[in-house]
Amino acid sequence: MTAAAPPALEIAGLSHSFGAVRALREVSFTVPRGAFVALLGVNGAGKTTLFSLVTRLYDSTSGTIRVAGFDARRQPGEALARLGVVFQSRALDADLTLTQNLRYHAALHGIGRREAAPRIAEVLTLVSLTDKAHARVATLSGGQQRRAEIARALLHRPELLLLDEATAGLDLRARDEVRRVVRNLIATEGVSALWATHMMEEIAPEDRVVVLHRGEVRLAGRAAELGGSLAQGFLALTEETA
Ligand SMILES: Nc1ncnc2c1ncn2[C@@H]1O[C@H](COP(=O)(O)OP(=O)(O)OP(=O)(O)O)[C@@H](O)[C@H]1O
Repeated sequence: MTAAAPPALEIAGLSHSFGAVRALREVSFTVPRGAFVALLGVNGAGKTTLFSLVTRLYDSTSGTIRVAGFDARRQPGEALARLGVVFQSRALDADLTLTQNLRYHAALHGIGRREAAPRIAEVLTLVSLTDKAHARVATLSGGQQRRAEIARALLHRPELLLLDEATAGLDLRARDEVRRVVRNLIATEGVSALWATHMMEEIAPEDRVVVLHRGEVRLAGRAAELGGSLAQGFLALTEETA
């Protein structure tokens, strides 16, 4: 019998400080394979810092991060190859077409020209943007641009998607489209997602939730099981910050 596959992401005892500011304190949680985990926190909770540690932009003060079983510090190449990242800042060039952008990013991942064309077609289908393949990114709507960023993040077939406030600044319909695309990827492609948000309404009952506040995990579990304590607890934390 083979051992069970490791989780998509395992964070244990993770701490990080910026000088005197303790941005994360002993944070531990897991993103199981094929799961959608919402990382819920008000501004300054530590979400972006956590993502920066997972992507190796910063090195943690203490603790461990494993992506699909690979230690982010000791095996960074293996760990990063399994990550797809959609940060708040845009990675696509607005003056180029979607296909030109995706070709460029495929090349950055070492995906050859012959392999790139069918993979670009595949990721565009996954985010429902096939009809925009040759449109300049600047001409796409906000929601389409966000889905285009997700397509870029999927090119190298990551096992885990990190999404930092992926729906920020979008209207309700565009937000729903982005969420639908990510939830669909989990259902059909077996991708896992860590979805950072400060919006309680982005969480579905079947989601797992990790509530981060002032650098600490305050509450974790399935939204349906946490029920009222999640809504009340998060409201109290929001008021504490205000
Ligand atoms: N480069 C930095 N230098 C100093 N302090 C920082 C730096 N980056 C973040 N911090 C501090 O660390 C804490 C966590 O910030 P972080 O940006 O990770 O939170 P966040 O949950 O992502 O919030 P937001 O949604 O506003 O981005 C905050 O107190 C913030 O002021």
